[in-house]
Amino acid sequence: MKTVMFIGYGSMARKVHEMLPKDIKLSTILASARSAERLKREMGESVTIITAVEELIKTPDIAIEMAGQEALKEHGLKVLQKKIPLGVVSVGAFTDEKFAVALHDAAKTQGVNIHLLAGAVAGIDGINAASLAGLDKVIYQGRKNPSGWRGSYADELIDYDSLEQSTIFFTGTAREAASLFPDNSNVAATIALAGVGLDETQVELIADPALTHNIHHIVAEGVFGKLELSITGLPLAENPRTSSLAAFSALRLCHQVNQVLQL
Ligand SMILES: NC(=O)C1=CN([C@@H]2O[C@H](COP(=O)(O)OP(=O)(O)OC[C@H]3O[C@@H](n4cnc5c(N)ncnc54)[C@H](OP(=O)(O)O)[C@@H]3O)[C@@H](O)[C@H]2O)C=CC1
Ligand SMILES: O=C([O-])CC(=O)C(=O)O
Repeated sequence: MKTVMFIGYGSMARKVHEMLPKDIKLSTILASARSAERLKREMGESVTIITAVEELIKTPDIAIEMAGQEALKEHGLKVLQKKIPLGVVSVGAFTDEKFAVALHDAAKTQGVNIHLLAGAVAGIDGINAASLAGLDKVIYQGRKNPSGWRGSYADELIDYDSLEQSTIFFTGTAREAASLFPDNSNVAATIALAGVGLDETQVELIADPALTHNIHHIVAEGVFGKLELSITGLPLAENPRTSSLAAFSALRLCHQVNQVLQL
């Protein structure tokens, strides 16, 4: 039986756990210190709860970060140094160049891969293939109900009480978006890393009170032609910021651990 360690056990990780394939076991949760005791009571003997990589006794086959950019910075390097392949959803942490280089170098030295998950969007494969021939521009638009932006830097940019129609509250680069909105715009960084980079990818963030879904719209143009893709993603019931597809992309990595045929 192959084993997985989750870094973080919030809305996304709980959904992935619920849907894990039968041949993969959640062996360990690397939790925050504030949640560790509660999770120990909830999980009993079935899952080991730790708060630092150094506490690991049995090495899992893979680790998947679903805990946020700061948590990835706290634990990512140590996971790789234990030769554990690492799946990442908080891709916006790669806006920190020093961290990105350190993570990359640790993975290379240890001979393990970092899997940057597509998360809430699709088309990352096509954008990445197209970038090899040359991309002229990539634009990402993230559109959510105000509840999907609340609690973020958007609170300083949006007057939620008077918001009656779709409003663009941020225009900038993917680097700016993914670092200013660390819990809401990781996909901007993922699209950027696949395509024209963090400083060339244009981003627009929009709050729309009429929306019940998170809409991700990507336009990419280059030597290959043009890609235009829109996803109307249902947010997780427990967290309106997070699209359910993001959880399913982590679930996909769990399936891939035992798959010979890699799509
Ligand atoms: N690429 C993509 O498409 C997407 C990426 N994301 C990323 O995924 C992250 C998780 O999303 P979601 O599950 O919805 O968020 P939640 O807030 O529901 O869950 C986050 C979990 O991580 C835990 N955590 C926080 N800090 C640490 C730490 N230092 N070490 C270990 N665990 C920690 C939290 O614990 P506690 O409750 O104790 O704080 C909580 O259990 C987001 O923060 C975002 O960065 C999200 C959506 C889409
Ligand atoms: O789940 C989403 O809609 C996107 C998201 O929060 C992120 O990229 O961090």
